[in-house]
Amino acid sequence: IQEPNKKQWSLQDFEIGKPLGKGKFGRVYLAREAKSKYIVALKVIFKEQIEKYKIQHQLKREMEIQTSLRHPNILRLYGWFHDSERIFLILEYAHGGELYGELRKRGFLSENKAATYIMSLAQALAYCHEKHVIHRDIKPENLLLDHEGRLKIADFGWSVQSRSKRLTMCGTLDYLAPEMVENKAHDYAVDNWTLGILCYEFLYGVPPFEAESQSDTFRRIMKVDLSFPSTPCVSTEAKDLILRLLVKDSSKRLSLQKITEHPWIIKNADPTG
Ligand SMILES: O=C(O)Cn1ncc2ncnc(NCCc3cnc(NC(=O)Nc4cccc(Cl)c4)s3)c21
Repeated sequence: IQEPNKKQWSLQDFEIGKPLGKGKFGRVYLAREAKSKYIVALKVIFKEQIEKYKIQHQLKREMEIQTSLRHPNILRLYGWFHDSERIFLILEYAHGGELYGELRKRGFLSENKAATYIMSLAQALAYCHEKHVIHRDIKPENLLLDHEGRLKIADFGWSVQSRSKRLTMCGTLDYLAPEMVENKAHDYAVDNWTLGILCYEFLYGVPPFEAESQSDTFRRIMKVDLSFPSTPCVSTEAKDLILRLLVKDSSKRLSLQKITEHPWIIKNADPTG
């Protein structure tokens, strides 16, 4: 059933622009709503792909979760519609594209940018956790930038809406916390671990446990085999924050609140995010 004021969108309501990228299960296009001229990103997902991989429930959950989330650092999902063979997600357009692109282009980020992104992520994740949502797939590809360079977490395709311990595996290995790699029940603290991984990757240009093979990465994560290269030169405070997040015992990781109060964040992050 449709809520009374819910507009039923269709492809005819949009003028399709350039392709923005091809994500999983489909492509994303720049689009404009014909009447309001409002610019959006339109993600096209093929139904036969969703059926083939049996992820209808995941997509449904994403839509439920995303429509209830409102935060400056979370990419909006305005709505969706479908035709005979495709599902369309009407998304906020992130003009700056993937943060990944900026990281690859520059090699590594300044402490000011890294701290600003980590602060924005901590605030967005604290908001998600208040709503009992664990994203579980925070990685540079899922982080977008708006026209002001503000970070937007996207793609809640892997998120879960519950306090219950989750056992399903998801995401690439580099960003998985030990308890996820061990396929043990995990909770909110997985996102805190991932912030430590991202903070390291923003400052050094590579994730901390990168290795030739998946099994080597697995081993390095389980051992928390962490070392800091001598270049680029990174402040002691930044290393302190990383060391307080990449802790195997999930209960001992720095809380999201404490991250926003860490000296390195206070000193280096732009307050406007
Ligand atoms: O297009 C790019 O590569 C980058 N780009 N550049 C600018 C830009 N502005 C907005 N969005 C972009 N990309 C889409 C980001 C997403 C948000 N939410 C998603 N959700 C999803 O894919 N869910 C989903 C799909 C298939 C199956 C299942 Cl289970 C879940 S994808 C943008």
